[in-house]
Amino acid sequence: MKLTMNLPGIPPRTSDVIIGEGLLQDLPAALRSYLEGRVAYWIWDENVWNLWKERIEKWSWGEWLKGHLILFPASEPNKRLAAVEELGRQLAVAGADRESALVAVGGGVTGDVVGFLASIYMRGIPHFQVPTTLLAQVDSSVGGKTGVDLPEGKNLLGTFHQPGAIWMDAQFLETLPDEQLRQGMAEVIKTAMIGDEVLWKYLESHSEAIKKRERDALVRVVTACCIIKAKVVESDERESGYRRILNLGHTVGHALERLSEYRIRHGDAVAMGMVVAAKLALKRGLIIRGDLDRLEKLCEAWELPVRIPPEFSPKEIIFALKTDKKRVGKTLHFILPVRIGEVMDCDDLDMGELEDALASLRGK
Ligand SMILES: NC(=O)c1ccc[n+]([C@@H]2O[C@H](COP(=O)([O-])OP(=O)(O)OC[C@H]3O[C@@H](n4cnc5c(N)ncnc54)[C@H](O)[C@@H]3O)[C@@H](O)[C@H]2O)c1
Ligand SMILES: O=C(O)C(=O)C[C@@H](O)[C@H](O)[C@H](O)COP(=O)(O)O
Ligand SMILES: [Zn+2]
Repeated sequence: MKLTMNLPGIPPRTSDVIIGEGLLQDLPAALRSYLEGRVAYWIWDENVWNLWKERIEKWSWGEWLKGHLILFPASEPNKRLAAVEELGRQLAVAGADRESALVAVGGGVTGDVVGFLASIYMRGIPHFQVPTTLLAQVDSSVGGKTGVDLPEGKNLLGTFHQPGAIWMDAQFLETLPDEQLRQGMAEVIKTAMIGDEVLWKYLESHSEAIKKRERDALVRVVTACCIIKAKVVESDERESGYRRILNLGHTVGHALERLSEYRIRHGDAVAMGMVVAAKLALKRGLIIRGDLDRLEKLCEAWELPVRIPPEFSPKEIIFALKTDKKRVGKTLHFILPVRIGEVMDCDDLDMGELEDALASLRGK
């Protein structure tokens, strides 16, 4: 299926999201219609390349990749400005110019880094995304947020730069380790919590099908998440307000990632952050106990953590919120769940309230 995201601007822009299985074989041909004569430089996550190169060779992609393939060792610790510089230098040596375009093939780290590079290389060239993790298919490849981390905070350097098109092929998820499928499920659960109760119920009854990587189940989940994300991004591309809902669980989540020097993975951090948000909502009487229980149960079904590691104190976590991008002056916008399928932007959270919620969820 193809979803077209309509974005404002003069002239207005679009970003196509193409979802299915078996799209890969014909990807170069599909890309051609978007390139408008540009030369594509492919930046592949090195792990993905090693797992998929034989198949790619069989599909005769050779001509497309010759002299235009760059491998990137993707990992959260490498989501740094130094990686952007290194890739930029490789592009320059390979001869990429203003008439070039980048194609990012990999997970969220590759997508964020390559998207960022595309937005600044020779002051900006187009880019396309081919997400290969569940997390990247349901979330990071859509919406145009790009960037890298700093020791002081997550994604603190970045741009908005929309990909011209995004191809999601469920085939890629065949080689994805279980650990990474789990990480993606945290963003799936987040997306269902912010806007899709039907998806939530599906997740409650189809964990096994998703774990077995049944193609129908994967495509169903990826499509539902992309529909929600596309709607939110269309209405507030640059996060002046409404888009903040996509940050459910990320306020505390990003703080934990930063405090752990990025050893805690993004999905795990978001799961803990969502439980903290739900606990705060419960204390305020916004959500019923049953919905918090359902959130914990669904996270646990995916072995996602629902308690804060004891080595991080509530005070430290609160201190780490200083660099949250949803802070405007003294106001911190904190997304709270109201019920399964609905969240609200709370701008009057008291740090004492947060400290209590963090303390009550601190693991032993
Ligand atoms: N831009 C956004 O809107 C947005 C949204 C959500 C998350 N993110 C970012 O995404 C990042 C996390 O992304 P991620 O979880 O995809 O991590 P990742 O890109 O590091 O990929 C995880 C691991 O899976 C491997 N991998 C990728 N595809 C594979 C495949 N098909 N088969 C086997 N192995 C494969 C990678 O090599 C890596 O080791 C974080 O930095 C997060 O901040 C960005
Ligand atoms: O697309 C968005 O908007 C999101 O918030 C999606 C998040 O899942 C993602 O982790 C994003 O990178 C967080 O953005 P940030 O602006 O809080 O760094
Ligand atoms: Zn996220």
